[in-house]
Amino acid sequence: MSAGIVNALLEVKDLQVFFKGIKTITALSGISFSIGESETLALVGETGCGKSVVAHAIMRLLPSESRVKGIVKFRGKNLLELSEKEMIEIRGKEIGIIFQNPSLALNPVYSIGHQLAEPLHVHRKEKKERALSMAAGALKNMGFANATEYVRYYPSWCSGGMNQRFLIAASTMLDPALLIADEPGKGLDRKCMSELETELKKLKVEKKTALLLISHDLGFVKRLADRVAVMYAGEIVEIADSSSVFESPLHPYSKGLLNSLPEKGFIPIPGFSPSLSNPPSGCRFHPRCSLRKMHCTENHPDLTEINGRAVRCFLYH
Ligand SMILES: Nc1ncnc2c1ncn2[C@@H]1O[C@H](COP(=O)(O)OP(=O)(O)OP(=O)(O)O)[C@@H](O)[C@H]1O
Repeated sequence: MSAGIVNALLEVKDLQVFFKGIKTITALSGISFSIGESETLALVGETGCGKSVVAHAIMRLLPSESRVKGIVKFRGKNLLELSEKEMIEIRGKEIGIIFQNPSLALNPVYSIGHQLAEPLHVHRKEKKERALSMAAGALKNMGFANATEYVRYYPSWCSGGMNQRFLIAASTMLDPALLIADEPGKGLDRKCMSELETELKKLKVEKKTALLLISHDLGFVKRLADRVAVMYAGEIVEIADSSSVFESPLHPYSKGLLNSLPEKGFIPIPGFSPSLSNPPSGCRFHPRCSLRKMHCTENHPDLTEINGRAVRCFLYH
């Protein structure tokens, strides 16, 4: 089954997120997927489709004006039912997160070494000096030749690429079983992207870290992901092995997304993503779909299993 796997490390079932305001925004309308140990699942889709909300909902980092429904099971525990104290234990220790912007995620007033050593000191009760030397060791493992120097650096002394790698080191100091990386390559140049890719691959092979990868860079996703979930307007419209999605996408939206790749000629999908406070009736993609039938304008398709993958489109029902 593509949407779910046996013995999943993380199992997300029917996740719904609403933001209250003048109009209620239904950011997620029933997202389900699972991730196995050392597996990389990528979430892809146009801006505003809800990828970051998935990451924040899993980590329970959404603002208080949001309402979350569904199940987020990690190692058998529903994270949505845990106390904040239990969640603090899970964050960083068992699930690491890399946010979009390293300069905001790293604290400018603490040295890199301090920020890497802190989780070891707090969660593993390591003495400060030992935690610092372990931090230097982690940087050395990441290929920083003069790691003992870097632990004394402050984020503002370093490039965006270096800070992003420090952030990965910080979020993996406690060897989390799952890493959530939300646009980890945003703003990085090609060299830094390639270093980031190497780092994430190393974590998978050497530490068996599972990865929930959120990225607009489909080339990056293709090289890293085992499975890919394509999101549109708060829903998963297709989920399958990476090679199936990239080589034979089924959903018209997945096809459109891949056609916007440079090697496919940058063909944009016509129209715009719908508002999540008032999505179209029927299939949410129908106003932009060249294959739509009358049926698609009135009925909402389910995510249907087909040959070991799942797709939300009447063409395959
Ligand atoms: N705190 C919030 N209050 C109200 N609406 C929100 C909030 N956070 C997110 N949203 C809405 O939820 C929807 C999904 O946002 P999200 O950031 O998850 O999109 P995304 O797919 O990650 O986009 P991008 O690729 O640009 O990061 C958007 O319509 C956004 O406006």
